[in-house]
Amino acid sequence: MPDRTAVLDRGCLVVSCQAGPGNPFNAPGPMALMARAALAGGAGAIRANGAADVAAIRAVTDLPIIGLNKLGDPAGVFITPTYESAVGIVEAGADLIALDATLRPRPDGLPLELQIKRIHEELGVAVLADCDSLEAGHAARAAGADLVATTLSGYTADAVPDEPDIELIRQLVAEVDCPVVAEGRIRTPEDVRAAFEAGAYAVVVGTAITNPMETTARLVGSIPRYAGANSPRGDQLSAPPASADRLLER
Ligand SMILES: CC(=O)N[C@H](C=O)[C@@H](O)[C@H](O)[C@H](O)COP(=O)(O)O
Repeated sequence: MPDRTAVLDRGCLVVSCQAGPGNPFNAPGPMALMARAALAGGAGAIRANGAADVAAIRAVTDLPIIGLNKLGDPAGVFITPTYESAVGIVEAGADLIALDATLRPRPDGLPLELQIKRIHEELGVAVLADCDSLEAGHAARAAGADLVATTLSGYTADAVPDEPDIELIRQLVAEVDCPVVAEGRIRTPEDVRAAFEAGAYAVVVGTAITNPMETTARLVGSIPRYAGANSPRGDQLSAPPASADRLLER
């Protein structure tokens, strides 16, 4: 199996520049500005969603872009769920493709292995498998993934935890023979250090850097009169949090 992982530097911070519906930054221009700010701050790569955002970010940097395409039902497999959904992302300039590698049923009913094989052979880029468990990490590697990530840990169960899943990073590093990328709810320098100490090859941070709406909501939520009014789901927020609405009304 050829080593395609060299495209991403070991030990780098990857900044995820994504804004979902309802987020005022949901447009390619603002995402390219976010990427420029992240790169000026020392990010080694960018993670971005959709061909338009990837193209806008490609226009401002030569550094690696991990591209993905969120499509379909957010409650199911929706990060680059099919081979076809990856094509435009690579054409837009992505160097790697991130895709959902959970063990849930895939929307096209085709095996993950086939999707990865086609991305390798027809698009010529590496695949980062977004996993939610050790079992999914093993399966993704067996299916040909070049790197595995903890991206979806906590998002396939009922309640999303508050902390990053450092234990899953440790387990994947111990058992899966490819680079392990730490991703999901990493917010502080301590989190970043813990992820690298657990053996992460690279660390991805999104919400804490590129989602001012979430950061605001989190801080507003710490004010006793607004406590409990927010849903800390980062760029998954489909509308401004209740507390932000209330602040706007004032
Ligand atoms: C679960 C899911 O859909 N994760 C997405 C994957 O692309 C993004 O919404 C996250 O922002 C990204 O993984 C970075 O994580 P965090 O924003 O927690 O730093």
